[in-house]
Amino acid sequence: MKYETQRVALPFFMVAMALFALQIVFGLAAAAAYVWPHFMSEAMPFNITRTSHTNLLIVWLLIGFMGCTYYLMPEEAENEIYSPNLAYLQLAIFAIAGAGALISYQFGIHEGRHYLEQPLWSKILITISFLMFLFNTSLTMLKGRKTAINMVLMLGLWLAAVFWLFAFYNPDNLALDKLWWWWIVHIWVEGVWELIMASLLGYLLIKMTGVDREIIEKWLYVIVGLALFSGLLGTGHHYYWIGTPGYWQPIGSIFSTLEVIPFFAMVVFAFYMFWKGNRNHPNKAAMLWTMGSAAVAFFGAGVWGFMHTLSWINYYTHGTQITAAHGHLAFYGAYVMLVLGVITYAMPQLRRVQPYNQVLNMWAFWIMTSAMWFMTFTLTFAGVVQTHLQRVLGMNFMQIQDQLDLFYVFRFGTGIFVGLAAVMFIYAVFGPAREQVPATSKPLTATE
Ligand code: HEM
Ligand code: HEM
Ligand SMILES: [Fe+2]
Repeated sequence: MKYETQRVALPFFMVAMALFALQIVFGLAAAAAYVWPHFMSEAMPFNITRTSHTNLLIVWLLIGFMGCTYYLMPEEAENEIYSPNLAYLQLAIFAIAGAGALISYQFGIHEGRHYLEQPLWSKILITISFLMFLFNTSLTMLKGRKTAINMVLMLGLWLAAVFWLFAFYNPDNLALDKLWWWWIVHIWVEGVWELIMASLLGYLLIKMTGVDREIIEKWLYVIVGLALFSGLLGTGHHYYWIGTPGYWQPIGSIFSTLEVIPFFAMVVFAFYMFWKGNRNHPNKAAMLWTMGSAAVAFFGAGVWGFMHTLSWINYYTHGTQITAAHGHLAFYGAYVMLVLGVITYAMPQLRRVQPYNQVLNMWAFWIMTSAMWFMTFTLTFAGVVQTHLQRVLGMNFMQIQDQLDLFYVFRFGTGIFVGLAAVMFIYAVFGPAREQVPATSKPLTATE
């Protein structure tokens, strides 16, 4: 660790991991309700567990992104964080807003519109905290060195904040409500968050492969261009059936198909740099998460996204378990794995030790990733059966659910393995540092 204020990232990583664990607990509760329909139906109905699960996901990923930003910004900008105290205050406000929303949900208080259920006061606190974060990190960058990595990262974060503002606009007309709703839900994950993903990926690759910054930067600009070009009009793939004009069908189909390209470019980028660079970095676990993220994001977002993105296919699959399969693998690959990768990379340096507990960390990688894949296959099969029975044969939704029982049991089972792997991961990074890399490995230096 070269800069003292990189340490600001630590509490962000800790809070993020605590909320990640909680997200999985709620996921398991929601999955249990699919297997035993009366599971906690009085104490905590399905809509509440589901809302808590998806909200926690977004909140911990955002806190994770903030931690990643505070960690890399001093190194990239060659400048200490403008105000560490502002960072801690901002984290506290964000955590209070998130926890407050979570508690409200348990009492049935929410604003509807999934992902944006937070009560108004919570949305306002989230906005204030995020602006404090942007102020703090932007100033650090502006007073220091500007690189492609930190500029693309800040652009992604600023745009995320801009699009978040649409959360405050809630028209009564349902079609209009949905139209703007997707400007947050879609444009975040398939547009501006991709900039965050690409820059974090670029940062990890520069640090761990030793490939020249110029080469990484060129790739970064291409990926950013492709993501914004395809992602904005790609929103059209959510406009097929909500009462918007018919031209959205070709626009949505074409541009969302193009959305596969930046994800493909990112996986090629990662593997190309991996082969080109030296493969001796001692933090093998961080390298594994990095490559894994690029690969799984390509499958989850690119392949599983493309599967149902053309309007004449989506006509049948819309809102089925196929969507849930895609949602899980895409979020996991693109964002969860990458944040876990940065944490794995950063923690030994934050704790000033050599990379440690790598075997356990890599076991967590394999178990969690296999389980998420298995869950994706399970939900995909469930979705295919559901699409056929419901959309082709015209059977009733509830009748079909009984036929999907086996898939739901499997999904619950895979969820337990994801939970187990999460515990292993958290223990590996925050627990006692046992095993060290062999003495023959290259020692870590400050810039790594
Ligand atoms: C990391 C990137 C991505 C993430 C995290 C993601 C996540 C999601 C999630 C959570 C949903 C469900 C939204 C809801 O109804 O509540 C969804 C829907 C959808 N996604 Fe993605 N996605 C990503 C990229 C893509 C890409 C690249 C494509 C196309 C190639 C795509 C195609 C779709 C389609 C067509 C739907 C609507 C499904 C339906 O009609 O039910 N996604 N995505
Ligand atoms: C890190 C891993 C996970 C991520 C990124 C994740 C993400 C998501 C997302 C994006 C949705 C909304 C899907 C949609 O709107 O189509 C969702 C819903 C859900 N998740 Fe997860 N999840 C994860 C882990 C789990 C686990 C371990 C379980 C438990 C088995 C689980 C069970 C569920 C259930 C039951 C739903 C509701 C699906 C529905 O409404 O039909 N998730 N999750
Ligand atoms: Fe989308």
